Amino acid sequence: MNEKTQPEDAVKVSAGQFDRSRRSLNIQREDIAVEVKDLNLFYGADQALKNINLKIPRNRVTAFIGPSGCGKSTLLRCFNRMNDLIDICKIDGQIIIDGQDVHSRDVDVAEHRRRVGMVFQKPNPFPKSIFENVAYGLRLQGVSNKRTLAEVVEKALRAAALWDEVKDRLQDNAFGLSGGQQQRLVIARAIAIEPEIILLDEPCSALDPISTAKVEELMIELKEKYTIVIVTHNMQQAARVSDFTAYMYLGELIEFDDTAKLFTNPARKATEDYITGRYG
Ligand SMILES: Nc1ncnc2c1ncn2[C@@H]1O[C@H](COP(=O)(O)OP(=O)(O)OP(=O)(O)O)[C@@H](O)[C@H]1O
Repeated sequence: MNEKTQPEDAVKVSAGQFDRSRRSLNIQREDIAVEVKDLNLFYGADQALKNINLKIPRNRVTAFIGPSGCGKSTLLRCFNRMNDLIDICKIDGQIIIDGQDVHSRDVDVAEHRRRVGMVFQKPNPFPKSIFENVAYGLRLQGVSNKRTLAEVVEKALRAAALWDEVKDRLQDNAFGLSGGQQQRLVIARAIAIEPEIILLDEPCSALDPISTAKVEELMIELKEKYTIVIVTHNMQQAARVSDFTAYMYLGELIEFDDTAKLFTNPARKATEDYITGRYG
């Protein structure tokens, strides 16, 4: 385990609890999609993220888990600079994507958000047709060629496993879709502008079990092309879909490891207590 991802003072447990075998996360530099270095984040006087160091592997699903308020969404939002919208939010440290700190002055935020797409808890389609929802980002980029738009919309809807359900109703309003379909539509909208990274903030919490299963399946398919980072309250979901899991508590990264290892043989007592339900 990289020392930086495992601050030894993160949780107060006795030394003996660290004796279990740890497996090193040996990620090659070119396989890192996001590198978080010494990240501290404050909302006014309250510190929400404390010295986070983390390397998110490319083309994998990484899950952030931990109790409510531990900072999962805050960390996720840093990756596409959504916290910029919060006046009292102050950040120090670095988040490096493609060799560049995302908070550097040179970063074009709109272009950065194209590369790092985000899907929220509640599906948020625009009050437009299914087609126009998916074409939206391309139109913003100035694409108006009908054939190009049609091709990209179909490709994105297929990638989001929604095409067969909507191909005969592309001009219908997106609000007529079910919640699960809307969430896949929003994912198609994100995919249409070819991001590198897709951030999902509790994407299934408003969905029924069948829709949840479809979105989970989709995540596993999408990692072929994209790096996926998901915040979830649902530990079974993290175990089902993610390759790597980060356990956070009170703004600290307690443990980061491959998912099978973290769920079966966590290095930290605090992680074990949380995943076995002994927390709190
Ligand atoms: N806009 C904000 N202004 C002030 N404080 C905030 C803001 N957003 C989050 N916080 C605080 O930051 C801390 C981390 O919140 P965050 O939403 O990141 O946690 P979380 O782990 O995602 O929680 P949950 O699982 O409940 O969504 C909490 O104490 C929260 O109250």
